[in-house]
Amino acid sequence: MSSLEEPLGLDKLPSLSNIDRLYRFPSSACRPIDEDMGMGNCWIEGRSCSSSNSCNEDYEEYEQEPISWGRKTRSSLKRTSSLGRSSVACGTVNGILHFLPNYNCRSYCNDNDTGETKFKFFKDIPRYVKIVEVGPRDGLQNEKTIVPTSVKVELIRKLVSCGLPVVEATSFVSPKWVPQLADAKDVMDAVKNFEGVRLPVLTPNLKGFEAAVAAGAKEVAVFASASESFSKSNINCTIDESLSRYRSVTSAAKRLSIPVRGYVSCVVGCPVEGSISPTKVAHVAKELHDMGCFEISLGDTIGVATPGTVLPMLEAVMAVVPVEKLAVHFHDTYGQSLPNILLSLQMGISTVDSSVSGLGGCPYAKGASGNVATEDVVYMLNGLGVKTNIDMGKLMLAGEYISKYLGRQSGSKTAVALGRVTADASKI
Ligand SMILES: CC(C)(COP(=O)([O-])OP(=O)([O-])OC[C@H]1O[C@@H](n2cnc3c(N)ncnc32)[C@H](O)[C@@H]1OP(=O)([O-])[O-])[C@@H](O)C(=O)NCCC(=O)NCCSC(=O)C[C@@](C)(O)CC(=O)[O-]
Repeated sequence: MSSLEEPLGLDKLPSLSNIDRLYRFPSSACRPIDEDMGMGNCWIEGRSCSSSNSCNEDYEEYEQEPISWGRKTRSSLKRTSSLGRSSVACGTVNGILHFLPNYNCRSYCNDNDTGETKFKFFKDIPRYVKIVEVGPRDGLQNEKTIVPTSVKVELIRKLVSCGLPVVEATSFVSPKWVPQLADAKDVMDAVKNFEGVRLPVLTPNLKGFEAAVAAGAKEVAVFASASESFSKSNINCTIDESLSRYRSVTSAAKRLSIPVRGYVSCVVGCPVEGSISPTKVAHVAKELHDMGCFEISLGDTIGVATPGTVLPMLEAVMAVVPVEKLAVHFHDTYGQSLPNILLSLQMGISTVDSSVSGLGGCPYAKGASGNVATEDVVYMLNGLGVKTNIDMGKLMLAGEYISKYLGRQSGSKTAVALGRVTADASKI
């Protein structure tokens, strides 16, 4: 029986003192301190989280008494210094508070509780991760039935309200190639004055760039590929031709002080060519960086990457582009996105693309599933004590909104699980 299926006994809940309704927040990474440790005697201590899902810098130190790695072993932790509560509110879902235990972001794993082992696994993980939400663009571009402009605009509004710093709004591409985004101008018109958020749009050439700027876009993205075949099928030109087009775009953007993001697709595999060499990825990433792209997003377009293939690819790219300029963009075809993201964080990357409810797929990459779900990424980052400043409750509402509209269940495991928790809790 999973922790979600267990009855919500009050003995399992954190202090009820001044809270009307709350739910236990199941997590394999974050467990109440007197529960069984699903990860053996390894646990993660995170910064305490505020109600907006952000985390403060109050650390709690725990000392571990010797215990074995057995799943059923009851952990025996002594708090050595307490700066906070035993449980902390971590955002709302459907207006109801959810709680996470007050762990620290440091990894305290294994046998000896020394400084050396403390930071063994998570020491290089950034304290803050910028999430680039690509749902309204990458997420919707593959939908067969045209989504009304008003729904797209409302989705963007809801995503902005979550605290997402960047929401990719639409694409100024040929409507013959991607009919779903033919309303790019109208979407941009409606969202261009949203405050406190960056709303980049995709531009495949100068024509798209000019149309985007005329519609009020203040940031754009160009998209190249590390695979010749994919470049041909996606943008109808070779890699070199695309880079030359993008030089025109970046020059024009420079004159208008418009930041340009660069994508590299097929960084591990291509639907036609199979595996792609890290050298090719590094070459395209460097070209985009050299022409002035402020950030390079590395896209596993068909979702075939595993940590084993992400590692050499990132090593090759990091040798030619500074790591702080890199982002990762995983599709979840084989369910490998979260381990791939975790590895990328461990390698120093602090920008992650994702799509609410796991929407998405590229029209020119048949069989590829949606992007990793934003809810799942935020859940993992919360568990690691990494700041995102994203309100999980509002994010859930945005996901629910678009999933309901599309008439399908969310592609986010977190959203489904939290939805079930809410339903179960109504029985208390
Ligand atoms: C690049 C083109 C335009 C070349 O398309 P083309 O047919 O080779 O271009 P063309 O120059 O011959 O123009 C054909 C027609 O399109 C028009 N046109 C030309 N440019 C534009 C424009 N910007 N906006 C609107 N219309 C445009 C142009 O005016 C002309 O119109 P016509 O005279 O026939 O009436 C086309 O192939 C295209 O739009 N491709 C976009 C495909 C796309 O959006 N794919 C999904 C992107 S997702 C992705 O790449 C991966 C990513 C980023 O998500 C990361 C990852 O997961 O890896």
